[in-house]
Amino acid sequence: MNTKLIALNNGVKIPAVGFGTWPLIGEACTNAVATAIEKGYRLIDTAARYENEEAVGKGIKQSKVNRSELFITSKLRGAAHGYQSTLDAFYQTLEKLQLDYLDLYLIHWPLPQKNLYIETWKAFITLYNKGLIKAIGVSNFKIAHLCRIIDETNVIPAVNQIQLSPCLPQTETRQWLNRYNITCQDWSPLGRGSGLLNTPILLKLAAKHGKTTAQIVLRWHLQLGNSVIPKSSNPLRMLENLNIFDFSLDKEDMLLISTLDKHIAPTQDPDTYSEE
Ligand SMILES: NC(=O)C1=CN([C@@H]2O[C@H](COP(=O)(O)OP(=O)(O)OC[C@H]3O[C@@H](n4cnc5c(N)ncnc54)[C@H](OP(=O)(O)O)[C@@H]3O)[C@@H](O)[C@H]2O)C=CC1
Ligand SMILES: O=C1CO[C@H](CO)[C@@H](O)[C@@H]1O
Repeated sequence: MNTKLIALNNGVKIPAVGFGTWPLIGEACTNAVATAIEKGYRLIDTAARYENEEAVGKGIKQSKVNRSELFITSKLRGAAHGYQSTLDAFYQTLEKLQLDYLDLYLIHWPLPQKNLYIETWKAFITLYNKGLIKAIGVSNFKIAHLCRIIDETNVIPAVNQIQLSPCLPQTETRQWLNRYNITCQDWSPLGRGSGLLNTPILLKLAAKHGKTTAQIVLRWHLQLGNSVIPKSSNPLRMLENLNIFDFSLDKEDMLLISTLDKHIAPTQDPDTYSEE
């Protein structure tokens, strides 16, 4: 069902739809991850900051699916920015997840006030060159932050994971990422349970395609060329969110959805947000 893969700029393939694990913790997280893999998810998104890497690791083991078939992403927390501290944090992440490599490792937030994201990125490059990470990327990076790491290290991130939904389509950033062949991966793709899914335009499109509004929204993300990581604790909704490969939105549908743009800024401003 979840057949689509997107080629990253280093050739590594990432599933277009993945499973988000925030704010799941403990046994509920382990069970959700095992269930998601059983339902067909192959990409699991976690982060050191979520305090659930151990639980995610247990869910992966519980699933019995081969490691080579899975795509595991984690993220470096703010408190670990810096060259050596990044290396240390990465090995802790591997240990917690009970893995010997990651498919994707992201700098969770740029934290420009710390001014350490270049050093941090250099540590990412070291780990990548050692073969411990298949692809390296960033999250919540603005164009200016991306320009700096590219100028100073000459290494282009494979992914930028950012808040993106029809209300917040991030058009300028998205177009810039496309130019650099950086895959845009969308967090809170469903608007995190906000009123988005009850919007009349989406209800109309859902009726037209015989799909749910969540499926319409996720399909919109895919047709932008992006990867998505919806979270659900509900096995039926897990399946629903994967079941988006048997229909497509036409030009008019896409145009209608573009009218949902609220011209708002992301919930947290990456220039000032300081999540440790
Ligand atoms: N890099 C970053 O800084 C960030 C990354 N993330 C990542 O992105 C993932 C997804 O983002 P998140 O903020 O959770 O937001 P989502 O847009 O994925 O929304 C999740 C919410 O939507 C509900 N939901 C899921 N599927 C459906 C459906 N088909 N119909 C109706 N409701 C649905 C869920 O409820 P229920 O569980 O009951 O189904 C939950 O309340 C996170 O889990 C995390 O991995 C998130 C925030 C920041
Ligand atoms: O990944 C994350 C999960 O959601 C949190 C609340 O929006 C974010 O702050 C965090 O970056």
